[in-house]
Amino acid sequence: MTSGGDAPGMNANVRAMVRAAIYKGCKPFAIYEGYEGLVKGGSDYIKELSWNDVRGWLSEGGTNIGTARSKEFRTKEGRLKAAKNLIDAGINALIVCGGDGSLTGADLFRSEWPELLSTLLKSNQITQSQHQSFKYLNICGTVGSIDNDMSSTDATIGAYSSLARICQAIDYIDATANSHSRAFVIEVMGRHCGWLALMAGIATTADYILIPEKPASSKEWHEQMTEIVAKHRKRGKRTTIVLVAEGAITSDLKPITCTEVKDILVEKLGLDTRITTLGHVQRGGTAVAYDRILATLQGFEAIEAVLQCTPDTPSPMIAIEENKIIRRPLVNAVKLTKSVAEAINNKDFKKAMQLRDSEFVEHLHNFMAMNSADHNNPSLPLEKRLNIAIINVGAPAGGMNSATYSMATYCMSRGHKPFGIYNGFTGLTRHESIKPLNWLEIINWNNAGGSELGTNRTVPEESDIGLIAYYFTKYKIDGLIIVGGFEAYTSLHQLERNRVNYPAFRIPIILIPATISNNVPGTEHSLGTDTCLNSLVEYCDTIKQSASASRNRVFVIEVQGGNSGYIATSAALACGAQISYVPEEGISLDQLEMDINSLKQIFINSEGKSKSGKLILKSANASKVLTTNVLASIINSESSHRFEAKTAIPGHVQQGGMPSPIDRTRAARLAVRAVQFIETKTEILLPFKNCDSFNLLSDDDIHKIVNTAAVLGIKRSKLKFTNIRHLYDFETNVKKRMPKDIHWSYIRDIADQLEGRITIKH
Ligand SMILES: Nc1ncnc2c1ncn2[C@@H]1O[C@H](COP(=O)(O)OP(=O)(O)OP(=O)(O)O)[C@@H](O)[C@H]1O
Ligand SMILES: O=P(O)(O)OC[C@H]1O[C@](O)(CO)[C@@H](O)[C@@H]1O
Ligand SMILES: [Mg+2]
Repeated sequence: MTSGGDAPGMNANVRAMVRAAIYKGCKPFAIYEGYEGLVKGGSDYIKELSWNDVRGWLSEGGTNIGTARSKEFRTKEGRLKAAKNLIDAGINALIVCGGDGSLTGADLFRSEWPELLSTLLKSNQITQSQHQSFKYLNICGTVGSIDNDMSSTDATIGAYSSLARICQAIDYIDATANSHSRAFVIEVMGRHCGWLALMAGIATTADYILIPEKPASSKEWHEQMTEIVAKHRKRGKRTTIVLVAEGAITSDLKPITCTEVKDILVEKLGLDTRITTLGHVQRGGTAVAYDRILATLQGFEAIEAVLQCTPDTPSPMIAIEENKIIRRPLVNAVKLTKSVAEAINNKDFKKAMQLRDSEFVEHLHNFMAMNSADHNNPSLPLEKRLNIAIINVGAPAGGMNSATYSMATYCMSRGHKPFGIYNGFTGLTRHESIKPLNWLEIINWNNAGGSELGTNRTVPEESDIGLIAYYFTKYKIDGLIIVGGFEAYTSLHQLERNRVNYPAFRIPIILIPATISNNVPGTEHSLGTDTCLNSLVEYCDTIKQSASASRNRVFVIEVQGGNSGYIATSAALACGAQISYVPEEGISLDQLEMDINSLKQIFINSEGKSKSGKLILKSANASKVLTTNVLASIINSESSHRFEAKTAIPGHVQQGGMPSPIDRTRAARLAVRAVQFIETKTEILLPFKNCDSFNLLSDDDIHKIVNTAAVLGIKRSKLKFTNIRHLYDFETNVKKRMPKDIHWSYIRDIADQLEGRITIKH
C-alpha cells in the first residue's frame, strides 16, 4: 500500500516488492488508494498483482496504486473495517510505503490489532480459526515522502527527486534573477521539516533559508537576513535567493509567509523582489536514480523482513543510514518523529534539532558557514589561519566545482586563504597556475558541471615533482585537497611517499574521491557517480521507450566505468535492464547463451503484444572480445528473427551536465570535512617539517604522521578517513586500478532477481 502524499519512487518500491514476493513464492496484493482502500476493502481495492503488471513502473512518477489521506482510518471504526478487509483477503503481511503520518497509522494499527481481532470475533465477523491464523499482524514500513521528515532514516523515498526538481527550478530562477539583479523568495514544501529547504539552500547556494527546526524571533531573523543579504550585495552579488520551507515558523510558532520575507527585502534593502511558490511540481515527475535504487533495495528488503518476522520481533521500518539499508523498529522511529513535532510545539528548538539526525545538523552548520558567514570577520585567530590549496586530477566528475566552492567559502569563514591550482599538476609546473580563490569569481561554480579549475590525468611523478614542491614552498601551502579519481588517488600516494625528499609535502593532504567509475579505494561513493547515474537513467529511459514501442527490440548499451562495473550495475537496477555485463565477471559464453535463450522466451511469451523492449547494459571493459557490436551481432544471429538487437553508446554524456543535488551537497559536506582535517592534522606535522632524518623516523613517529595523508570516504554508515599508506598497500589492486573489496556485489543479485535472470555463479 502507498499512503499520504505521493512521492517519486513509490512505484519502484511497489515493483520491487511485487517481484521479490513472487520470487520468494508469495502472493503480492496491492491495496489501492491508501488507507481509504483498506477501509473500503473488496476486490475493487485489494487486487493481486503479477510480475508483468509492474513492468515499466521504475520510470513512472507518482504511485500507480493510488494514495489518499484517509479520515476514516483515523477512527477506531475505520481501523476495525480495515482489519476485517485484510483478513477477508487472506493477507498475512502488510507493507506500507508512506510518510510519518502513514507509518504512525501503521504503528497504531499494529498495536491495536489484538483488540480489533477480538472485537471482530465477538461480533462474529471473523471465525475462531481466522482469529487464530491472523493472530499477529506482520507489518513493515518503507518510508516514502518527499519531506524526509521521518526519524531513524537518512533519506525517504522521493526526497532526493523532489530536491532535484527544486534545484532545477532554482537554477532556472537564478538566471532570470541575475539578469534583473533581483531577489526571489521561493517557497518549498515541507510542512514540518526543513530538510528540502536546507539541502536546496546548500545545493543552490541560497543566501538565506527559513526552516521550522531553527526558528528565531521575527526581529532576529529580519535583522540576520537583511545583514547577510546586504553583505552579499555589497560584495557584488547580483542575485538574492531566500528559501522558505512551507512549515517555517518564528520562535513564538507564528508561520512565516513569503510575503513577509519579500516585504523586508523591499523595505529594508530596496531590492526588486518576486515570490515563487514551487507547489506540486516538487512532487511530480520520474524518480531520480537514487530514489529508484533506494526504493528498489528497500522494497526487496521489506519482503525479506516480513518473511523473517516472528511474533516476537518488533515491526520493522526499512531505513537507510548513509549508504546501508537497515531495519529499525517502527515503533521507535514513530516515537522519535513525534517527539520532534512535540519539541517544536513546546518551543524546545534545541531538542528538536538534536532529534534530527546528525547529518542534518552538520549540513545546517555548513550552510551557515559557507553562505551566511561574515568572511571579513572569520572565526579563527590569526595564528591558526592557513593557506589551503585545492586541485582537480583525472576526468571531470559532477561535484568537483561544488567541492571547490564549498572548500573556498568554508576556508573564508574560518580565516584560511583558499588557493586554486589550475589545470592539474601540469598547470602548476608548466605555468605556475595557482592563485587565491576569489568569492565573486566562484559564486556560480557550485552548480556548474565539469571542472572550472581544469583537470587532467597527469600525476606528480609524470610531471615535475621537485617543481611542485618548489611552488608549494613559494606559496606557503599548509594543506592540500585533491579532488578526483584513481589518478588523484595515485597522486596522493606519490606525494605522501615523497615527503621523505620534499619537506613541502609534510603537510596534511586529503583526497575527496570524485569519479564516475567509483573505483577509489577507501570509499563506497565517489562524487560524480550520482550525476552520471542520472544522465544514464534519462538516456536508458528514452532508449527503453523506443525498444518497447517496436515491441521486439533489445538495446545493448555500452557504459563507462573503467574496470569497475558499479555504474553498469546501479544503472541496471535503476532502469530495469534485463541484463548487465561487468568487468568483474566478464562475459562467459555459457552465460551469454542462457541470456539469449531467456530473451527468446520473453519475446515468444509476449507474442509481440506487450511493451517488452529490453536493455542490456554492458561495461565497456566487460570483455575484450565480445565488444558491444559483436555482442549485438551474436544476439541478432541467434534470435531466430524473434527480436533484433541494436547498440547505443552514451559515451561522455555520462559525465553529466550540471551536478546533481546529491553530488553538490555531498561535495559540500566532504569539502568542509577536508578543511577540518587539515586544521586538526597541521600541528601533528609541524615538528617534522624541517627534520633531516625523515627517512629514519621511529615507528612511533610514523604512527603519528601516517594519518595526515588520507582518503575521505563514505564507508557503510559514516564518513571515514583512511590513510593512503594502508589503502595503497593493503586495499588496492593497483594493476586493475580498483579496490580489492567490491562492496556493491550484492546489488547485482537483486537486479538479476527482479528481472528473473538466472546467472551462473562466480
Ligand atoms: N495518528 C494516526 N492514526 C491513524 N491514522 C493515521 C494517523 N496519522 C496518519 N494516519 C493515516 O495516514 C494517512 C497519511 O498521513 P499524512 O497525511 O500525515 O501523510 P504522510 O504519510 O505523513 O505523508 P506525507 O507527509 O509525505 O504526505 C492519513 O490520511 C491517515 O489515514
Ligand atoms: O498534496 P497535498 O495533500 O496538498 O499535501 C501537500 C503536502 O504534502 C507534502 O508534499 C508531503 O507531506 C508536504 O510537503 C505538503 O505540505
Ligand atoms: Mg508527513
